[in-house]
Amino acid sequence: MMSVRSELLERFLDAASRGDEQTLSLMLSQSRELLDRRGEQGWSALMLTARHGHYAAARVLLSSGCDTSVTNRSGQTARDVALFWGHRHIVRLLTSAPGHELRQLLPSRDAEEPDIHFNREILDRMSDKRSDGEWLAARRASPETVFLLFHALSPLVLSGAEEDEEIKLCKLRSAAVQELLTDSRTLEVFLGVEKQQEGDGMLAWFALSTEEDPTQLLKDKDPSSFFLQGAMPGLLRLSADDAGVVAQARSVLAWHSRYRFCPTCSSDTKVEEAGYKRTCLRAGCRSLQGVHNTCYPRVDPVVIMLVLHPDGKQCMLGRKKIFPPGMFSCLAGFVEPGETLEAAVRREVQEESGVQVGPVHYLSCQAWPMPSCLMIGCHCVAVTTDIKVDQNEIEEARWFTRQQVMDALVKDKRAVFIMPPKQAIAHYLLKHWIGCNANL
Ligand SMILES: NC(=O)c1ccc[n+]([C@@H]2O[C@H](COP(=O)([O-])OP(=O)(O)OC[C@H]3O[C@@H](n4cnc5c(N)ncnc54)[C@H](O)[C@@H]3O)[C@@H](O)[C@H]2O)c1
Ligand SMILES: [Mg+2]
Ligand SMILES: [Mg+2]
Ligand SMILES: [Mg+2]
Ligand SMILES: [Zn+2]
Repeated sequence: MMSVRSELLERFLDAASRGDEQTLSLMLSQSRELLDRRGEQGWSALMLTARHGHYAAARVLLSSGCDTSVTNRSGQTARDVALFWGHRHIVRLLTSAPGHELRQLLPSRDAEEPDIHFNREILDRMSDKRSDGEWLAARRASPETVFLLFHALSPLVLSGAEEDEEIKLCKLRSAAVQELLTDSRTLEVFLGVEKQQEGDGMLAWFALSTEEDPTQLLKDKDPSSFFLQGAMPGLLRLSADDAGVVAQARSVLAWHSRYRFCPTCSSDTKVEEAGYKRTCLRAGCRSLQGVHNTCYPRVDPVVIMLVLHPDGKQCMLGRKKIFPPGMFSCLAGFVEPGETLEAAVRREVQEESGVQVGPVHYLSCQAWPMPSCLMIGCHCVAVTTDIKVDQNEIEEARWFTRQQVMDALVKDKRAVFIMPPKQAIAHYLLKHWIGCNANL
């Protein structure tokens, strides 16, 4: 038996083959995700209109923002199909299709991966060593090894930084943390070894955390050290090197604090693989058979997108109630199960602003350890422009001109809004669209 979903798709594709534009429009208004989906034969609706030369039906699909670059199993686009079957009017339509033009509004990617806050990796994670007890014990005992302390997911840092200065992590050595290391309440995560090293030794880093204040078990506590209060804005003030390490450690520790018991059967668990696995202690638990993702730290994918106006001169930004006054940023949302990144971008923009999105283009991503998001940064082009915000998630959303974004970037006195902080990928998406150089 066919599922309701694939039956719906087959009906949609059938309407495309017959050139039935009314049915296409009606079905799209109910379920937009049919637009670019391919049927069992690997053909999308647009390809079928191209195959049979249905001009009006092809236009209905294009005006809904359909993706003209989708290919069938032979690698042909709808335009290729139209060319092959000699439907010249469809070839012309597809060559000048809005999808084609809209796509050109999308800025291309930088040749190099951008060095966004939290993304820098100064450690080689050496995941193969996580189950090597002897090797780990030797690293733990080495006097040079670096230990970072966490309490309630906040790192121990050194005071003294002025308002606009970088905050530094407090890096403890083996001798200082002996008591913590032997205390059974201490949670330990092996983070990796330094990539850039002088000499031939291996400089390992660990994160340690306890429920009670772990500094009580420190030998010679540095009186000027303290635990950072709250994630924001403190974590944004760390140096780029430290921020990358904290992104890793904080996400893993947050997972431990939220997944203490087995998610499958609620029994107790034990920590394994140097902090990268929790194994259920109940013999016979289903999670012990095969590989279960419930046993490993999780990452939540979130799409974050700068929506470009089809005129190419404006972009849409929104603000949540919790934002500082005047700040507007890119829309964002969690990817849902069984969803592609493109579909998540289209759905979230539609939900939050009522705007329909056509082409989507991935630019780059950012680790966002609050507690363990992976921000997937995209540009996309709107095919409708009327904004109707979902008051639950967004307080306001507006189109801003390039000039307005430029004024906000350089904090000009004419600026009509405040940019998201430069450490956020939202800032990078905006800056990349403007095409600014790195000095701004
Ligand atoms: N780095 C940046 O520039 C930047 C910018 C914006 C947002 N963010 C991050 O992205 C995250 C997601 O954005 P959003 O809040 O707009 O998402 P969203 O639009 O999907 O709305 C959030 C709601 O989704 C639901 N939800 C679905 N799956 C969830 C999950 N796995 N975890 C938590 N809630 C889930 C909850 O009801 C939640 O209230 C934010 O929490 C924020 O930390 C980062
Ligand atoms: Mg949302
Ligand atoms: Mg959102
Ligand atoms: Mg959502
Ligand atoms: Zn279990």
